[in-house]
Amino acid sequence: MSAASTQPATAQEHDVVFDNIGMTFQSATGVTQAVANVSGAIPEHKFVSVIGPSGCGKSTLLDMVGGLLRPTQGTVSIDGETVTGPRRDTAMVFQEDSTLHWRSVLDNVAFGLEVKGMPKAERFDRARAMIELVGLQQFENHRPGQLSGGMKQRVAIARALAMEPRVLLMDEPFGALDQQTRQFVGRELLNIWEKTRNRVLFITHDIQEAVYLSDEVWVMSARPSVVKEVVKIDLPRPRPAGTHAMPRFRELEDHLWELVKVEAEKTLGPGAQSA
Ligand SMILES: Nc1ncnc2c1ncn2[C@@H]1O[C@H](COP(=O)(O)OP(=O)(O)OP(=O)(O)O)[C@@H](O)[C@H]1O
Repeated sequence: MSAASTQPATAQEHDVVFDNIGMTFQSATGVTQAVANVSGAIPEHKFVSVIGPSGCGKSTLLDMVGGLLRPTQGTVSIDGETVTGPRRDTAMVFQEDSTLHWRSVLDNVAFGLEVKGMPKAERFDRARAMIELVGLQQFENHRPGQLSGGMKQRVAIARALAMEPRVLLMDEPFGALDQQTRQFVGRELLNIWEKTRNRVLFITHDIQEAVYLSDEVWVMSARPSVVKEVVKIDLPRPRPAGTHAMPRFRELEDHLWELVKVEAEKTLGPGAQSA
């Protein structure tokens, strides 16, 4: 596999840097070492996906970058600053519907800007631009209850992008969507990202999705997890819909399946299919 390297890129000042981080949870039910020793970096303008067996620590890794969890070992830094809590230049999108049901789409997308104290006219201008970017301009006065699951996720993405984050963290953002909607919103995310090019850390169980979207896919081992391999996705950009049919796409997908299968079998036993 010529495009694969075994470790993430060497850290630069403007990267998101993982310096030997680990996370051990202590709870009433015992001690769980979720993440062991992860080092590496998300370089500027790069889209990195993380895959690995269920329960290996993918969300834990993302929460440490988002400042929701403090590593019990090592540090995460963004642009040279250690992450000690949620940051204004970092936005998160989760699998669950996080829209505010009593607010219109416009008010949802403008919410973070309102909290930041941006004047009304300015925040609505920016929110409308983001709503257009995700193709919901006909729905800005609708409430989330009037939207489909895919549309609600597009609202969540627009809200995150409105903050102009330097780092976008996405934890299975399309996990609750049907396959067709998932592919549609994925393509849309890629179109938007081509314009913004912020650093993205994207957690997914879907290997095809990871290959299609990413510059690098990090494969995590079974718990306590380390980055087992970094696979560079050397497919040209932009990536039109037919990208999935390219022989190189299939090759990368097969390679990732093999890597994940070995780790899933350690967790679930032989024959495991879960990513
Ligand atoms: N707050 C917590 N307290 C104790 N253990 C936790 C806590 N959060 C996560 N864990 C444990 O840490 C491990 C990693 O969990 P995490 O949610 O990061 O995995 P994941 O790879 O994202 O899982 P999945 O793919 O199933 O969503 C699991 O064994 C989980 O039970």
